[in-house]
Amino acid sequence: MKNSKPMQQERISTPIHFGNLLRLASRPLGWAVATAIGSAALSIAPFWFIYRIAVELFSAQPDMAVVWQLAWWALGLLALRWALMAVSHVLAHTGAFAIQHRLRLAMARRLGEVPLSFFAGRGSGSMRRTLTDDVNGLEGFYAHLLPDMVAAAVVPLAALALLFAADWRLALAALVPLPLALLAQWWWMRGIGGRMREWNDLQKRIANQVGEYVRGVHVVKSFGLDARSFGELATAVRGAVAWVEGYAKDSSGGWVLFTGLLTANLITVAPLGAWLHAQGTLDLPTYVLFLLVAPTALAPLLRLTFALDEQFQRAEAMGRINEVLQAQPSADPVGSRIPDGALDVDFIDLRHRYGERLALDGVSFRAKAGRLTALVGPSGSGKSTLVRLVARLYEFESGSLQVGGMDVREWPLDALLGRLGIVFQDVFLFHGTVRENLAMARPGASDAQIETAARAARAHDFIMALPQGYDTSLGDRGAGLSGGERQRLAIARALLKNAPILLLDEATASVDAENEALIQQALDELCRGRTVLMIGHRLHSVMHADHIVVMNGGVIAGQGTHVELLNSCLIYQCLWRDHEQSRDWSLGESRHATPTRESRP
Ligand SMILES: Nc1ncnc2c1ncn2[C@@H]1O[C@H](COP(=O)(O)OP(=O)(O)OP(=O)(O)O)[C@@H](O)[C@H]1O
Repeated sequence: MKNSKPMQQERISTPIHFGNLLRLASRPLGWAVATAIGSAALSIAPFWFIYRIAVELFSAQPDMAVVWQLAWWALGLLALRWALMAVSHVLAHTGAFAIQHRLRLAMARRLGEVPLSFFAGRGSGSMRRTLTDDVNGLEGFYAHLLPDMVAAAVVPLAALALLFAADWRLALAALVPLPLALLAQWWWMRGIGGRMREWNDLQKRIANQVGEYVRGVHVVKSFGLDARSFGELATAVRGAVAWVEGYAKDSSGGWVLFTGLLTANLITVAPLGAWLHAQGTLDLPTYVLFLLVAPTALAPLLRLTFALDEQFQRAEAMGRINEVLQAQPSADPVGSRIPDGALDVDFIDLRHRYGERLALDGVSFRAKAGRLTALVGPSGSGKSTLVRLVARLYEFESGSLQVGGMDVREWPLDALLGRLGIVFQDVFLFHGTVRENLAMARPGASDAQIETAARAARAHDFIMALPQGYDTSLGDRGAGLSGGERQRLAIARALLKNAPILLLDEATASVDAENEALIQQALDELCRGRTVLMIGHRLHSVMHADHIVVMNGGVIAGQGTHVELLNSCLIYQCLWRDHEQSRDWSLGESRHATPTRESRP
């Protein structure tokens, strides 16, 4: 298994099922099955030698040399059986992990290609569960069930062949409980498919709710609540408990009957064998052979049944994995001529819906190359949607969105994203050092380039104050950094990427005055010479923009410069008035309060 295999090779023909996945690790799994067959067959062989020993010992003149020879054979074959079993175990696990590895890479690749709308309506918990638990669950099939199935087929066949060769009457008697056991199993397992689906839905709900609970644990705590009182989670857990109780109650009768019958063929074999022996038609060694082998003949079926129970859950998991692998990626045309040089961004009669909700309704404007275009408007007016559509996070419904004169749907996605620098409010930082987090914007960037970008983003000083400077590990999502510091890292990344178009969600609202000033300096540095589309939450930071687009309810309410809009656009006048009032209010407040780090200008 080579972990370094490039991602583009991780194409897997879909839909996947347990059979075609075998091809991903055919060699180790093929050998695992072969050695499992050998091991299963050898589990019966020692009984043959014990039988031969019994024949020898019950003869008129037992030859102890022959007895010892047979005993050594029995022991040798037993040792070989265990060795083959160990080899099979290792190979089956190797194959199973190779399949999981390939599947995860293929899924990760596909998730990177699908539009964000794929994730809408799917909780992050359930997506995580598919990538981790569902894929983990497949291991059980290849590493355990496959060898178990082999044993379940080979052991009874080998045992029955031996028994029929020894005495067909007793062999038939050993089979009597089998049809009854199968009948009990059918009774016990009826409707199991529906039940397992119910169980999986419950698990999915619990996973989603646990995810939500963990994300919102600080809020839950602030209300003095705990997991038991976290509504949906508590309901889902209670549902799971009720499911387990119901399942145990309904299935226990059939289960006991099935397991009892499968291991109970001595009930028929022992008395019949004793009677045949008394009649003089069955010798003692053969009787001993039946007493030893008959109980083991059907036992592997029991293990298989346990495993099949889990298989229902795996089949459900396979469905969810297929859903990811078969998700429709954003269309990526080939052979288009990619525009270069200065890139205008044109929105032409653009409409977009989230499900039923119309978010943009015929929006047209141009964000000119090398200029700063600001988007303002009340909350929910469609500003973020416009920016997300440029990055093709969603597919729009109609109209056109052009970058450099070419519709974004004509752009190869990689090429388009390569020309976009993105600084959103929710800065994504991963586990890793500061340096690694910055270098993701330009893989292979030198230390000097990283430091230059960090200096320009006014991030160098706080980075150097961290315990290991650029080599300090950032915790989950950059835990330990303030909102303003995370913002400046995002700006440093964008500087390092040096993309001609910048999508910016102004996010200074939640930071203190000192951070705000630093972020503003960093942004000025970043915006220079680029096509900037910026969502402005506070008007004083966008009033000097080259062009301002005022959004309201998914349509444009006005566009122009600050002065033009003040004279012509009612919504802008209202926004400006509110903004001025809130500034007066906050200045008034600050006159009465001692300034703190968190005080706003
Ligand atoms: N992922 C989504 N699923 C469904 N509806 C959405 C989604 N994102 C946004 N919307 C809806 O689309 C409309 C426009 O939202 P958008 O986020 O673009 O507004 P906005 O102007 O950026 O708001 P804000 O300033 O509060 O961020 C709103 O009605 C919003 O509720």
